[in-house]
Amino acid sequence: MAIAFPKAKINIGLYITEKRTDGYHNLCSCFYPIPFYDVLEILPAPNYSLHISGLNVPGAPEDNLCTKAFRLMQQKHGIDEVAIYLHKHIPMGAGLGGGSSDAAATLKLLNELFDLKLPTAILKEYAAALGSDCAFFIEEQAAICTGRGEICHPLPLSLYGYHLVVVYPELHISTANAYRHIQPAPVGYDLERFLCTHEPEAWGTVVVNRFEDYVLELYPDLALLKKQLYEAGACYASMSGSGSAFYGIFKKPLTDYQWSYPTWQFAIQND
Ligand SMILES: C[C@](O)(CO)[C@H](O)COP(=O)(O)OP(=O)(O)OC[C@H]1O[C@@H](n2ccc(N)nc2=O)[C@H](O)[C@@H]1O
Ligand SMILES: Nc1ncnc2c1ncn2[C@@H]1O[C@H](COP(=O)(O)OP(=O)(O)OP(=O)(O)O)[C@@H](O)[C@H]1O
Repeated sequence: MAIAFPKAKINIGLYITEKRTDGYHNLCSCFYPIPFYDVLEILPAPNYSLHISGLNVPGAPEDNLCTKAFRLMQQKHGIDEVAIYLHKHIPMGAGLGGGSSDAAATLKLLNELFDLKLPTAILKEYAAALGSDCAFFIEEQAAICTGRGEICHPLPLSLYGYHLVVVYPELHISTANAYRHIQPAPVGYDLERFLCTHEPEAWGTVVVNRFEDYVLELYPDLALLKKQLYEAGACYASMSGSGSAFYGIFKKPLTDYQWSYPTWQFAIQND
């Protein structure tokens, strides 16, 4: 039996710097893992099956990223069939990377279950083939990610002691559409250095998510959400990924605040 708790991520700053010839875009972003989890269990079984509980995941089982991760491992290493149990908790189309995290966790669990002893570098290579965000979730540590998002350099950034509020406005944003509407532009400053030398209170006017303008144009009411996070005392607030979730970083836990959308609060306790 193998069990894992795939984490979500937030993007702290997200810059789309170039359109590539392969249809993807180069980006530069700090990916930060957050204690918001799905649950994944994999058991040996006579036939492949995927069982999902919790949130409803759109798409056929064969299109699920857990299945794609399993098929990849089967093709590369001839592993036996398994039953995968996924309890879905991280909202989808939120920019929190839940599907990518499930895929990375599937690769890691299969590596363990079948004692394949694949090194991290190989797992990252497989993960990158499943999705641009997936490689980050192999190690789940704060990183500056570049390329398609699959080149991850660990970043000594810790939000230890802060409280994170994630608000999900229940709008599913298509990542591919969001990329199509972006005009690539250089970052213009050293994101890594800036984040490591400034407290979150100083990030507001400098560290931006370049998808925000596009999403706010589609859904102008979301501007209010960001404003509310600041009014509630956030040191820094932003959209994550291509949306639609927004997050706020707080010094103290938030109490007595009413949000019009599903909201989660996390104490950041370790890196
Ligand atoms: C917006 C972010 O969440 C930021 O962390 C990610 O870049 C999204 O990464 P992801 O969901 O793993 O994306 P993928 O599943 O690889 O790609 C979905 C679609 O988004 C577009 N895409 C994605 C990543 C990237 N660097 N450039 C792109 O243009 C492509 O049209 C692609 O077909
Ligand atoms: N295991 C999975 N969990 C969630 N979504 C999955 C999974 N496998 C495939 N998908 C598909 O991926 C879509 C995006 O889900 P995901 O949780 O990755 O959202 P996201 O974080 O907004 O994506 P992105 O990483 O593009 O920002 C879902 O709508 C679903 O159709």
